[in-house]
Amino acid sequence: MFPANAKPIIVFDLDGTLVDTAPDLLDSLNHCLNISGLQSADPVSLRRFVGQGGRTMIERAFAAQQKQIDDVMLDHLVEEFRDHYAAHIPGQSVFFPGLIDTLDRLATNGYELAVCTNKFEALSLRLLKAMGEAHRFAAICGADTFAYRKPDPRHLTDTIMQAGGNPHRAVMVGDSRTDIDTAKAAGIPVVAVDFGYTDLPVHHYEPSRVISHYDEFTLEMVEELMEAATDRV
Ligand SMILES: O=C(O)COP(=O)(O)O
Ligand SMILES: [Mg+2]
Repeated sequence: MFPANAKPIIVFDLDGTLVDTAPDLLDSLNHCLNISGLQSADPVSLRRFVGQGGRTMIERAFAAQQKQIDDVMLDHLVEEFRDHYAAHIPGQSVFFPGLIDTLDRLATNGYELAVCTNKFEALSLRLLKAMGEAHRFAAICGADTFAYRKPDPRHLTDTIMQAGGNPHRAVMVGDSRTDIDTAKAAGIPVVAVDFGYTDLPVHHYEPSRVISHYDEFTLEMVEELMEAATDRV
């Protein structure tokens, strides 16, 4: 079912893992809140809203102000969010420190790279293209790429398949409970970054490893995680 001779693959989450998108997410969220007559959200509360895509982010922001939102209004605000976000790409977004060197190191050593994000696919592609790095990834799969999204493990396993990889030779990298739950449900080791967007510190969700900088994402660590996973199969 999976290519036996596939390259090992590292699958990255996007918001809060590859790219520090928080200021731009907050701007677009606040655009939606302000046109709805609500107060702006702040950077701290944003961390609790992000992780399950734009739609959930808007719902959570409304709930935080004890405001109801019906499906028609929500559909409309999701469109507003997408348009506003797309129009400002790449905004203030930057890659996290050390990431590009790490991606270079992984690619040079024969690893395939992919993105599995709950951001909309078109926005993810557009952002990574605007930042000049989309070509590095064999697959970029968003919240609307398949009929399911993280924490459904099929979002991750289908991303790996689309990239020509094998879930038995894969590691996930993420910043939130959603990523950790997804990888665990798929039986794939998960490295959590502690500089992303999460309600509780990531160690709370028991990832395989926690790193605080991409310099800690060593080939030795990846090989160890893959070997431990293979032993379990
Ligand atoms: O935009 C979100 O809510 C989450 O996006 P992520 O899956 O890339 O972290
Ligand atoms: Mg994230």
